[in-house]
Amino acid sequence: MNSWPPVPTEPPARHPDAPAPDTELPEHYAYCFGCGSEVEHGLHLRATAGDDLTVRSRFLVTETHQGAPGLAHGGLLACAFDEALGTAVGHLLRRPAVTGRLETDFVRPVPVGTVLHIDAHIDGVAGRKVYVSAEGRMNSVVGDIAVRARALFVLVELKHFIDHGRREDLRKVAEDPGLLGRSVDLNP
Ligand SMILES: CCCCC/C=C\C/C=C\C/C=C\C/C=C\CCCC(=O)SCCNC(=O)CCNC(=O)[C@H](O)C(C)(C)COP(=O)(O)OP(=O)(O)OC[C@H]1O[C@@H](n2cnc3c(N)ncnc32)[C@H](O)[C@@H]1OP(=O)(O)O
Repeated sequence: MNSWPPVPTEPPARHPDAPAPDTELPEHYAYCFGCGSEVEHGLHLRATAGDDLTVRSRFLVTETHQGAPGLAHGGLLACAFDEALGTAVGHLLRRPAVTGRLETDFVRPVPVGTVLHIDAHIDGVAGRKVYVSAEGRMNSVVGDIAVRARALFVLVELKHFIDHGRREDLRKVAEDPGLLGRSVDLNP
């Protein structure tokens, strides 16, 4: 494995208004495939703030998440890690960010019916670049590791979403701001 983070970084600082450890975190967008309650066959990932720079997430692998008979699709598992890692950045740093790079190591097959417990950790910050990593364990926080992931998130302005988002979806959010979780400083 290459060294991680791959560039010199500063120690990240947990935002003073970050949710306290053990706080259950809200979905960040009702139509998010990773966490949104409005997506019938989404991952419905739930997350809890951990100590310091960590967030604990979990999701149930269902039959709509299969790649091979009875086994989770690797791309969906990568999606769960994207969500879990992004949740750590969004809630602990309270800044909007997008995934620039995501790498995954699939260590064990994950059967349908498994609850995957994903522990994410913010490892370092270099300017707008935030390096995060996570491991996913099967059926318990001390279960066998099934997947490991590392990612680079890039901090962006809210303008990023306004410039690139589809108009009709942005309009829906403007009409019903409750579709977005209150996890980021809108005017940092
Ligand atoms: C209506 C408002 C809505 C607001 C919602 C707000 C917040 C949400 C709330 C809470 C969050 C909670 C939970 C979130 C949970 C899940 C999140 C899922 C996240 C995603 O699923 S998100 C979708 C997939 N994601 C994309 O859709 C990104 C597409 N992409 C781009 O939009 C640009 O590509 C961008 C912005 C990444 C960079 O563009 P840019 O022009 O701003 O900056 P630039 O290119 O200079 O990169 C800056 C430095 O990052 C380095 N860098 C960049 N990319 C790299 C790579 N791949 N490998 C290595 N290094 C890389 C450069 O090398 C440079 O490094 P250096 O500074 O050292 O030169």
